[in-house]
Amino acid sequence: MFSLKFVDLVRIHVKAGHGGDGCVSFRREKFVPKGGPDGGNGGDGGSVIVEAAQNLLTLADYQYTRRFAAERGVSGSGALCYGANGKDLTIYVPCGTVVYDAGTDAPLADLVEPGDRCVVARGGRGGKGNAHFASSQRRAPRFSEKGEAGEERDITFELKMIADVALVGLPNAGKSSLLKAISNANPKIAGYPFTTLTPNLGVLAVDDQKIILADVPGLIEGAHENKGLGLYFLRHIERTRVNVHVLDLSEGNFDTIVNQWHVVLDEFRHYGAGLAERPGIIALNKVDLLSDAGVVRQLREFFAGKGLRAIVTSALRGDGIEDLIDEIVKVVRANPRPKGSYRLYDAPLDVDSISSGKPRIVKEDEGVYRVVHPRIEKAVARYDFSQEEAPLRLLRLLRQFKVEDLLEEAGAAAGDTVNIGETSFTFEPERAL
Ligand SMILES: Nc1nc2c(ncn2[C@@H]2O[C@H](COP(=O)(O)OP(=O)(O)OP(=O)(O)O)[C@@H](O)[C@H]2O)c(=O)[nH]1
Ligand SMILES: [Mg+2]
Repeated sequence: MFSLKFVDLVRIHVKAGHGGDGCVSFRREKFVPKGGPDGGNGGDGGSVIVEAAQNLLTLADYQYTRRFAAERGVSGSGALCYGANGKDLTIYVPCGTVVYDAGTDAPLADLVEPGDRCVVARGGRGGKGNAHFASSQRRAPRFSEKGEAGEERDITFELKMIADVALVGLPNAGKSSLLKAISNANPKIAGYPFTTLTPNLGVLAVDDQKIILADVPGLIEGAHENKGLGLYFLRHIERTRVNVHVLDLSEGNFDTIVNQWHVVLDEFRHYGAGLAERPGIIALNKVDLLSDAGVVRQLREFFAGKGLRAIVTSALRGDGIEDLIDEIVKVVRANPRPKGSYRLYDAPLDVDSISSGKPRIVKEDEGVYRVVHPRIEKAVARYDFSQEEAPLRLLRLLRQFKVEDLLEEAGAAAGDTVNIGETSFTFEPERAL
């Protein structure tokens, strides 16, 4: 029995693991009074990855658990022991999930096929131990790097249903009733319009193939302008392969019945995304309420003229249900899902694009530039520049935000003054670490 509540939009928080700190340590051995530096590097933090999985159909799990964090990297230790990398954390979502950065609404990935994945937060790099900083001039460095923070952000999942077949039509036509008749779904059915407010999913198992069907809320004129929440449902059927147009025969008259189809098709045309051109099947439903066999014949001929097969059904009595199933299977098989519909957007995954935006460079005077960015300003205010490691940390921070590049773009040259908050520096591009 398949009956699913359709959850299609959730927002979660992801946090990658912090990098492990580098270690400050010196060799201690018997008879070696002053050993060299041997502090190992910290491990990298784990990343958070989102992956599409075949067996999931909704985002319901993420209504309850909303925070996800990957493991930290382990800190380095003495005797050149490297810290272990933190484990990546994989979050599984249904095929058809589009991942967005919740802050900017930029799409990060469109996960269509099982196994499609994208990194949504990269783990922080582990810090180097003091052994790394030893050189002929600096034999006993007493500093090490701290591990970098892991990326962190809010992301949104939007499930654009990848049902194979959508049952579409005006309100009250019998879409949910037909879904129930052909698929074992158990949606709410009632004799008033807009009974269905979120799509219901059903599975039709034929041999070893599973066809996923969805009914959608009734469409009305102006749906493409969001009348009756139309945009909300139309976006769900963007990716179906076949649309079953459910028409209500109880209206009795050829013109009004054909008009039901025109209304839906017009909305599809306005909406775009190829909906109007998608293969269709016509279900002439509620035949038990129609006594005029002539209208049915006329309708069949009309649709045949459009290259569409019309099947006469009664969801209530069961007429035509087997025929409808056969036709659906036939058309679905003739229209395999196009390969390569999967897209991974060029996700801006730099730290600066994630939480705090790009630093702004302001030219204050000839040869004087200011870097404006809350996080950099705060960090600089905290640094103690009498400490040996402060310039290194500054440089790393600036690199992380690509400040050197931005300064050069703004016209700064070596020797110019760079102000950050209350502190001034001399611009020395490409200074080696
Ligand atoms: N007589 C008869 N009534 C039907 C048939 N199919 C559906 N109905 C009735 O029509 C009404 C609407 O059926 P639904 O399946 O809820 O229609 P829907 O298209 O899903 O409606 P919305 O979700 O509101 O858009 C209900 O009262 C059903 O019992 C049929 O073949 N014959
Ligand atoms: Mg319904």
